[in-house]
Amino acid sequence: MMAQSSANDKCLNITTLDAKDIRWPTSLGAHGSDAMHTDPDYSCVYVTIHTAEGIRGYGMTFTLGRGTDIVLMAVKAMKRFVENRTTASIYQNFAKFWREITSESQLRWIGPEKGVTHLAVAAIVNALWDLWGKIRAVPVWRLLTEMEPEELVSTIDFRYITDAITPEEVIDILRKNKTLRKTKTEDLIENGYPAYTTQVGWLGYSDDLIRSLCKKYLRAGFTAFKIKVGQDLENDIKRCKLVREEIGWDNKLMVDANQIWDVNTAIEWMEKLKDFQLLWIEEPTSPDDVLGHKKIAEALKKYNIGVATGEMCCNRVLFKQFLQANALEFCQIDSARIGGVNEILSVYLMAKKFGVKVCPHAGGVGLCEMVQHLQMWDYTSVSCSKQERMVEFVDQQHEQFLHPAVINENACYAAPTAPGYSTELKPEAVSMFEYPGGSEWQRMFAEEIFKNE
Ligand SMILES: C[C@H](O)[C@@H](O)CC(=O)C(=O)O
Ligand SMILES: [Mg+2]
Repeated sequence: MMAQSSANDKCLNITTLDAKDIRWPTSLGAHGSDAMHTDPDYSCVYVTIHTAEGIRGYGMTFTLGRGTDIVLMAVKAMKRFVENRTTASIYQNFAKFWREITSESQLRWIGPEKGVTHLAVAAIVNALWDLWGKIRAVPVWRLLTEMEPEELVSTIDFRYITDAITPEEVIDILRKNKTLRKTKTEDLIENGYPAYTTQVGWLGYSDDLIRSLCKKYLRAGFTAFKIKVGQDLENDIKRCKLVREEIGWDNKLMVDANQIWDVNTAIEWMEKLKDFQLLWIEEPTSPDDVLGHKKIAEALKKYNIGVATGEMCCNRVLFKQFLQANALEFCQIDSARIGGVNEILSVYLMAKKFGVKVCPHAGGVGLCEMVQHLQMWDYTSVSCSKQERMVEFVDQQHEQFLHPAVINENACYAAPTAPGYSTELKPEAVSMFEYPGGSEWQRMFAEEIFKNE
């Protein structure tokens, strides 16, 4: 395996950054629905970074319909950090670039490092990693794996986390694991990385649909399943029972409340579900409530139910607190929620230090495509383990991508081979689903399936 340094990279001239609002009408089939997001239209802000040399980087952040236009405005406000500069000026000190874009003296007032501005940073930064992978002609998981520890560290902004982990400690972790890289890489290429599915359990699905989807994913080799809970206790009991009838008791079952409960309600509700042998309760309460999660985790320990959270954890600082407080058992990073790959690397490394398993969130557009790369790097270079770890898989919009995530016959993510971050949409996906002008949206407005508001 040849390690390359950014000083040897081909240097491209970035010309423009273009961003689009793309939405799919998933609410029509209740796909993606949960206790809090009852009518999600899976959407994204889709960024293209153009270079004078013709190579493009694609990136995205995941949104739910309304509000995508607001994130789009934030991306447009940040274009100037990228346009008319060289790729070398970014990659040779990527952490410095990341700090610039997250710390802009006026924009940071409406963050900082959280919410709309951070989603916008994620879309741009993800596009830069796609471009970097293309420059080195490798998929991003290999780009990360093949980096020298010092170069990897140079992409991370350690501000606010040095009390938990330092660059020296990271270099130490990566150096120690270097001998494992080759065998772990070969294993990924041969076997892929384990997945679980939430596709059986969206809250708006009928009982019959849930049963038939359980059968479908069991046939496909899945052994771990997640369903949505939290709106109605009797209904949750009925659905857990139904899913257990279908998947049996040897397979894993997880539940996800998407933040609907207060802390004490979460404990009481989960006590009523304890007999279903649940591996985890996900997002039981506010994503910001570290001590609330800790209280829930302590109360549910005796039932062997772990607490999982992270898909809406706003940045590395909050992740740090969850880890320091021992408030979660499963850390669910999301590839488009915090500030893109650079910040997520720091979360993986802190999770390693605190001995917490990362099981990434991927319920959204493009999230499976992106996060597989990060978890594969974790396997080759950080935790170096698949033990009790798995990546979420939802069967949504993969056909819209040029290089979609692929699940193999063992229900594992196949290791991506195409250079980049698997983020490029097919041109027809853009022309059909750009909002509101795309041909599918125009048809749905004309047929009054949706209002153009
Ligand atoms: C709105 C999204 O579909 C959300 O429900 C996804 C999620 O929580 C998950 O996949 O986990
Ligand atoms: Mg979730």
